[in-house]
Amino acid sequence: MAVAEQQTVADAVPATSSRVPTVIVDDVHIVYTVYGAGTGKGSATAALARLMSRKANPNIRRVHAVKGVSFTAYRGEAIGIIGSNGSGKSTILRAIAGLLPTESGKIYTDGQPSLLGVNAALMNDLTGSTNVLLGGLAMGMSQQEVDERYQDIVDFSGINEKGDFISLPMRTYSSGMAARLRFSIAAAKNHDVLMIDEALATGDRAFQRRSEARIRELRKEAGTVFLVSHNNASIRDTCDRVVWLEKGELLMDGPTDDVIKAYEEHTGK
Ligand SMILES: Nc1ncnc2c1ncn2[C@@H]1O[C@H](COP(=O)(O)OP(=O)(O)OP(=O)(O)O)[C@@H](O)[C@H]1O
Repeated sequence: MAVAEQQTVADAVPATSSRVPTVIVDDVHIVYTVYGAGTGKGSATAALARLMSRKANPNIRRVHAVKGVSFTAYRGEAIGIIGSNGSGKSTILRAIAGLLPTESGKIYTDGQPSLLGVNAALMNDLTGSTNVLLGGLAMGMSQQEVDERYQDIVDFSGINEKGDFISLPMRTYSSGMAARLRFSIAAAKNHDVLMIDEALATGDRAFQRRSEARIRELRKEAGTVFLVSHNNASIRDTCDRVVWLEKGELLMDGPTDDVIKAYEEHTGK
């Protein structure tokens, strides 16, 4: 696997263009290498013999998750990424965030894209309050900025609507509450490129509405937002453009209504 190719947009585009590109994905292939993919049976001697042999190891499998995908995202766009399970949506976002290397092809980004996933790293044993502070600092906010926005973050998350939960350890939160707090922390900052992976699916309808409104604000503040979701209504409400991936390939890239319509015809919904 090649070393991650993370370059700035300025490397790829002359500064004279009128629309400002924030992410360029150029013919990207991503391959996962899975170790221990075999049956796990056999003696230690047999395992050693396999290690010493020059033959391809049957316990190592390669999963070609993204196959030659290209697109350019511009400032002010909110782009939905759709596709059936396992089509490569999360993989391409992780690569844009610089968390996964490309096998071939290049990704150019403007600044450091922030990936907000359902699994974004907060510390389960620490309280919600401490996680707000740590999450804010991890995103590059100063302690003063976090203090100033603390109440807004907690209010936005709705964590305290049913009692003082923010002072309890995160392990006591339901998965929906934890996802809401993660989204609220990430959305408190203005990002050049914010990528949201399924965060909206976990909140209740009132929280989804607040999140959709915040995504629209983030776009106005000149950033680019990517939203991975299986919820076509959320994508319709927030995105003006949609990229449709299927089996790792880009099937369609265009205005939201056109792509969602084709997708719904394809999935029979
Ligand atoms: N860590 C990993 N190791 C090996 N293969 C992986 C890994 N993560 C994902 N894959 C494989 O890569 C392919 C794309 O997975 P990915 O998670 O990007 O899909 P997705 O479109 O986000 O799916 P979903 O809608 O179910 O979240 C799948 O075939 C999956 O099995």
